Amino acid sequence: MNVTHISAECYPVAKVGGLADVVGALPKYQNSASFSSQVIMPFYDNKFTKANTFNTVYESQLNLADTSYPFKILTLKEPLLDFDIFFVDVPELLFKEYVYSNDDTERFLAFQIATLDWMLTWDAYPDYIHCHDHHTGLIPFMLQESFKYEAFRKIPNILTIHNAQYQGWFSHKKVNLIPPFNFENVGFLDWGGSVNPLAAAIKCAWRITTVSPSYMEELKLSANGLENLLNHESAKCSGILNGIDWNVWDPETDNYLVSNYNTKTVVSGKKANKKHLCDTFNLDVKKPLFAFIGRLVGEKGSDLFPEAFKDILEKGDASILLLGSGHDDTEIQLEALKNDYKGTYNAFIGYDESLSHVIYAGADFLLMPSRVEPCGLNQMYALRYGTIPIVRRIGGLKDTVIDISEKNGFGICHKDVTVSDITNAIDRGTSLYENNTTYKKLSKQVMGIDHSWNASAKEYIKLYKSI
Ligand SMILES: Nc1ncnc2c1ncn2[C@@H]1O[C@H](COP(=O)(O)OP(=O)(O)O[C@H]2O[C@H](CO)[C@@H](O)[C@H](O)[C@H]2O)[C@@H](O)[C@H]1O
Repeated sequence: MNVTHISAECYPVAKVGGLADVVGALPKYQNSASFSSQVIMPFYDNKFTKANTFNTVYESQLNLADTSYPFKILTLKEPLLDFDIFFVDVPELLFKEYVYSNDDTERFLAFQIATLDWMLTWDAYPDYIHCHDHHTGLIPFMLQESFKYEAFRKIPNILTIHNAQYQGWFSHKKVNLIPPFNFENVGFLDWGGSVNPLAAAIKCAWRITTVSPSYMEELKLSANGLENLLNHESAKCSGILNGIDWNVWDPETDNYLVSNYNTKTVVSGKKANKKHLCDTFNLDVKKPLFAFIGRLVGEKGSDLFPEAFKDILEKGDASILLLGSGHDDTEIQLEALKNDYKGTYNAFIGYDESLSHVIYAGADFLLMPSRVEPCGLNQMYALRYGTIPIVRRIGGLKDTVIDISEKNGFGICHKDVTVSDITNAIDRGTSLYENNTTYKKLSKQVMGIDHSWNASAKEYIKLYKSI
């Protein structure tokens, strides 16, 4: 049996956030569970494509309404990954330095059409098609309604929602970009007066999954306008918790770290990495180090950081380090704090994959005060590196972190997203850190929690087979 994953991101080829991590790991684990899994993604003009060479496996033209675009399907000359990966190269639309921009309707429609056009030429079609997020959300609709793709009608397809905030809306004026379909069924595309690719997928896909069970339940109450639809379609919806790639995220082999460590050497290993991190960012190594890694957007609660950090830093008993980029306002405020709290606060505004690894290893605590968190991978990376997560009880965070006050607890949880919730949680972290023996014991304990994809990859296979 085999599955074809279709996605805008895949690590290590192109990563904006957690979607890439999932699509870069799940196929690997599915392959090792005796299932054959491959990925189709766009060909971007980025570091990965510059560093590698590719073979052309197919060439043709696709149509967006009356405009024709040449495209190629490429594959890696030297197989680098633990799964087959194919790239859709539409030079005019997709081959850019960025993944997302403001002409995504045309870009991702071209990606989806080229993918399906190419698949029509295969000798054997996939057993399952697995789409990820709204960028591939029109595929379930096209499989069901477009005349051209009638041959695919019986292939079970699944859409995983990694983040329902983004839905890919566009005007009905552009509906003719979609290959001809039975216009009586145009309603499948619509939600609230626009074409909504995520809504279309929720209506047409054979199964819908979210990246944690709690997020599925939360979406039925609040899903940026799609809650009624999700309630209506709930019979085919379920939540499967993400995993992490234990080979990429392994403190024992991680090349980015100055000192590798395992559960036996966690105390000395973390100490060496913390020292390196504190030296690099001019932070007081004796104080507990609280870190944040992620997009600086409302969903992550990062707009509250400037005020919360000031409150904490004024007390002088903790250090804070932040890695992220996003809203201009937040970036400016977080950058400005650097001048006021030299020696206990620093921030790297930008994206840096290697630094993220060093922070997971060197920090004592990882902050995730998310307003919305479909799953969250950072808390699982933190656990793997012996770093205690401080999370808001929401979505996947609720499903993966137990508060230290509860049975078998190992993390710090807070109920709401307010400045005082964040500062109280950090204060609890500071107290925990002062109790050196308990902190060290927890740090060792959390490294043993298995959040690898082993279990969840099998759950997806079980779901495919149940269709
Ligand atoms: N500035 C920076 N520099 C370096 N690395 C950075 C970075 N900012 C973020 N990252 C990395 O990007 C990934 C973020 O993953 P998350 O799952 O936490 O969030 P995201 O919101 O992108 O994903 C969405 O999809 C995933 C996958 O399903 C869900 O887990 C999540 O809840 C949902 O919001 C991590 O690997 C993190 O280390």
